[in-house]
Amino acid sequence: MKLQLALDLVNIPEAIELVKEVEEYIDVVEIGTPVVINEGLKAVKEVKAAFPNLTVLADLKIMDAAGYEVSQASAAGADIITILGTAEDESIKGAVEEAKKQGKEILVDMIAVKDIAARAKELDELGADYICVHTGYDLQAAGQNSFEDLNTIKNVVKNAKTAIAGGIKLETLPEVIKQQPDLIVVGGGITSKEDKQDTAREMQTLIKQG
Ligand SMILES: O=C(CO)[C@H](O)[C@H](O)COP(=O)(O)O
Repeated sequence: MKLQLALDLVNIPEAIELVKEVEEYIDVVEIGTPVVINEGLKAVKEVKAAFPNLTVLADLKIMDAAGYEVSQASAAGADIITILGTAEDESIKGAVEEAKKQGKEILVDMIAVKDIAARAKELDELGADYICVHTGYDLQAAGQNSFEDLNTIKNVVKNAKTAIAGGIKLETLPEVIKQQPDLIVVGGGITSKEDKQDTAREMQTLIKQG
């Protein structure tokens, strides 16, 4: 199990400062969709240059023109690029093919997918590297989480790694760990804390204890 820090509400210098604080306790740093909207792929490039040993995920949430967008994010230094599970199969295939060519990985975000089990099975067959259940901010505000969906994909996925994102906090982490996803994504659960380093350290300890 690996820990991914999601950076959503920062600019590039703030992102770099934040990662410096928690670098030794995380495995993957996510350049979140709002950061990419505000700063472009320059954010991916600068964070990768600052932390060459960390895996960098570009949360592009691709919906179309997937091969091209994966190639651009790869050129900027992203190691993992996200596409939406609701995208057309042709787009998923394009993303997977381009990522393979570039030696990168594709994480499929299941946000807004209605039939999680059926789509996860298809995405697994289409060659996704990760399938990630995700409760976005708008449904988190309505009190939802993705813990059950994680169980659903764990039961159908044969090849892809599994991941979970959306509102995970130190208090809810043990429930997530019980289901043993390959990747646990935490944004506000670390970035909103006064002591980000302590929180990331405690999360890493729990994850290592498995
Ligand atoms: O992709 C995202 C929102 O669409 C976030 O990066 C993801 O939900 C993780 O952040 P948080 O832990 O704060 O929910």
